[in-house]
Amino acid sequence: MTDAHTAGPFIAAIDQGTTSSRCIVFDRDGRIVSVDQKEHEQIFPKPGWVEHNAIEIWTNVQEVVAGAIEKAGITRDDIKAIGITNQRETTVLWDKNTGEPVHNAIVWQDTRTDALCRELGRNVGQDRFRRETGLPLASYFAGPKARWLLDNVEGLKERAEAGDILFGTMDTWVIWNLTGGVNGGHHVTDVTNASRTLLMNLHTMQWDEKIAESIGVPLAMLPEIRSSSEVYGEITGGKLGDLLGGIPVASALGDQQAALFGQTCFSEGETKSTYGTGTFMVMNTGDKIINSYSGLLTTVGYQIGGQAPVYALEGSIAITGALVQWMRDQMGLISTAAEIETLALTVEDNGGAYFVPAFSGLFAPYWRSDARGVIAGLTRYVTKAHMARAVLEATAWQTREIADAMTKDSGVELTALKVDGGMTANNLLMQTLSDVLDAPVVRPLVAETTCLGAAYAAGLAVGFWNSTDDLRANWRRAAEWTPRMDAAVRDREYKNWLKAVERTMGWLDDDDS
Ligand SMILES: Nc1ncnc2c1ncn2[C@@H]1O[C@H](COP(=O)(O)OP(=O)(O)O)[C@@H](O)[C@H]1O
Ligand SMILES: O=P(O)(O)OC[C@H](O)CO
Repeated sequence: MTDAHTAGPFIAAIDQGTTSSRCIVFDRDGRIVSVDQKEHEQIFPKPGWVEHNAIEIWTNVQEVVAGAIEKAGITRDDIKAIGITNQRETTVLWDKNTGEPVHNAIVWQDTRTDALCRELGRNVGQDRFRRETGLPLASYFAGPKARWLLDNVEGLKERAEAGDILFGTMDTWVIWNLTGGVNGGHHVTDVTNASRTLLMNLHTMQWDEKIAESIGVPLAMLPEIRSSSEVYGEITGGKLGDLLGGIPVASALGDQQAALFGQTCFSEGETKSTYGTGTFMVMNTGDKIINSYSGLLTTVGYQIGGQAPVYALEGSIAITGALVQWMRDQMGLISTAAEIETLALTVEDNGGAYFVPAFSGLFAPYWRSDARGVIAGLTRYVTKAHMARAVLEATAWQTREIADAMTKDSGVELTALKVDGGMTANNLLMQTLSDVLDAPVVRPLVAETTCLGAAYAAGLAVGFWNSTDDLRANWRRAAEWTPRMDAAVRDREYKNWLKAVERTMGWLDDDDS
């Protein structure tokens, strides 16, 4: 409920994430007024495949928006704009005449396009994709997922060629539905989401015709690419039409870029790392497109209206919080995510065990789709508590590898890391992270920086906030962890971690699909 400290008006933000959709209402100081959240089903049809039901997601989005508005005790007139942030790369194709998805959405972690990517690499060459799109050719990205759907859903290619099928990442799907769906919904995406498709040229900020043709995705299916902070349309569609009709839909940012924005990393060199299902470290590189030689991605950080785009370097880790979920749901070793910390604290160390969760291959800095998960160093001494330690350490060491790559590519030493996301509730993990990075780790007061970034970008678009300086003034430190680990221990543990990583590689053969 609102109180004297949170007087309106407000901005709402939707975060359509990998595990859940949530809506948060913020006040002008960037404080949370209300939150509503709902998990959706994770569908695993085969090893390495991960799908979501896009209709379930749209239903949940409507419910959480209505829920957050109700919990805040406010009405349409109190909300000045709504922003969207989303899990990136997850791909849905739908019929523009019926609004029906043609298949479940293929999630970013899904590896079914490995073989297709290898084939594209042989035919077109890796370098061309890196040069034009900033990305390595990998199953992570959206373009090959769209091509897989066109090849595997009967009759789809013909329907796409006839102009009846629309492509979207989850920002596009949600905005199209929010702004009217089959009754004139806006088919748009923003530069940050488009930069994750392998289809957008980083230099022109437009779809690259030749690359789209080589991947086999018709341009007619693709949404219009817009900035991250502008009015795309108004809420008119679905159940929300009655509740919030007329509210401007005024931002879209991939969730990791939204977190960069929410952490107010507006200056070149500023870096944040978000700990959710996966972990994503992003550094603002200003107007520079830095080509990575160390396995990072070159991507778009954000673009505010007609201003020049701001670029970024990103280290993407596929599995961090998802490993905790796996320990809970698949292994049954804990009953809540938070229990991983309680269990880990019952022992002093990892007992010699190292867990490399290469469940979707290895992302940055390796980009090895042939890798699979490994637990190394097992002896009869190892207990489930040591495993819990190894699970948390896996997140910390994966971050360390990305931080090293970032320093190499940018020349900028990491002096402190701003963190956010669900896993930052884990104090042991945050201390371990500071220990392995040998740098302070800082968490802001509003840990929901992803939603906050989307709210900020929407608020800027409608004049709710005037400038990024207004936003910086809202950032407040809540907690900080400083390194305590002995350097010799750190070096030994890092060496062991790297040996374990080595053992994940080459598990899949070239002809494994
Ligand atoms: N106390 C905790 N310790 C470790 N991991 C946690 C904790 N709480 C949540 N998580 C993990 O964080 C993830 C959820 O974080 P969130 O930021 O909501 O993710 P996403 O945005 O990817 O859906 C889950 O994978 C969960 O396992
Ligand atoms: O939903 P999250 O927070 O796990 O983020 C997913 C990323 O956007 C994938 O690139």
